[in-house]
Amino acid sequence: MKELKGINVFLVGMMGTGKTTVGDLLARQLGYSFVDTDNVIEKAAGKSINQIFADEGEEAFRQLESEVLSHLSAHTRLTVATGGGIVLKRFNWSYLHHGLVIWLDSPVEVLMARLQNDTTRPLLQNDNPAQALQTILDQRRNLYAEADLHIQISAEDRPEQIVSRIMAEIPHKLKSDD
Ligand SMILES: Nc1ncnc2c1ncn2[C@@H]1O[C@H](COP(=O)(O)OP(=O)(O)O)[C@@H](O)[C@H]1O
Ligand SMILES: O=C(O)C1=C[C@@H](OP(=O)(O)O)[C@@H](O)[C@H](O)C1
Ligand SMILES: [Mg+2]
Repeated sequence: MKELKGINVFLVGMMGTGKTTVGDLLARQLGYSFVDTDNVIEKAAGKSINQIFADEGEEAFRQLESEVLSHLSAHTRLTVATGGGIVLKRFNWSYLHHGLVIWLDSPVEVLMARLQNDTTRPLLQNDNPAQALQTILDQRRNLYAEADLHIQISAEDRPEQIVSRIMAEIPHKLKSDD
C-alpha cells in the first residue's frame, strides 16, 4: 500500500467539477503545497490556455501538460489540480498512478450550471457547450474511473464538504504517515 507522505495527490475529473477549487482547500487540510497544472502551463507559456489552443492547438497543449506532470513527479506532498484532459494520454498515468488519484465526478447539469458564462475553456467555446460536455464525459468516463477514489458531487455540495469526504476516505486508501 502507498504511504501518503511519499506521494502526490491528484484531482482528476471534468471541467467545472471543482478540481482547482477543492484542490486548494484539500492541500491546506493535508499540509501539502497546491499546484494547478493549467496555472503552471499558463505561467510558463506566458499566455492563457485559450491562447495556447488558438496559437498552437490542443496537441501542443497536451504535450505541455505531460511535461508539467513529469516535472511534478520529482516532488512529493503536492496536491495537484489537473486539467480535465490529463487522463487522455496513457503515458500520463505512469505519473498519476504513482500518487493517489481522486476523481471528482459531477453530473453534466452541474458542470453546465457552473460553466455557462465561462470563456476560459476552449473546448466549450461553441454553440452547444452542454452537448460538448456530455460528449467529452462519454469519451473519458472509463479513464476517470481508473482513479483510486471516486467522489460523487451533487449541486448542493460545498467545497468544504467535499474536502471532508475526501479526508475521511484517504485513510482507507493509504498507509498512515504518523
Ligand atoms: N462545490 C462547488 N459548489 C459551487 N461552485 C463550485 C464548487 N466547486 C467549484 N465551483 C465553481 O465552479 C467553477 C469551476 O470550478 P473549478 O475549481 O475551476 O473547476 P475545475 O478546475 O475542475 O475546472 C468555479 O467558478 C468555481 O468557483
Ligand atoms: O477537459 C479538458 O480537456 C480541459 C480542461 C481545462 O482544465 P479544467 O479541468 O481545470 O477546467 C483545461 O486544461 C483545458 O481547457 C482543457
Ligand atoms: Mg481547474
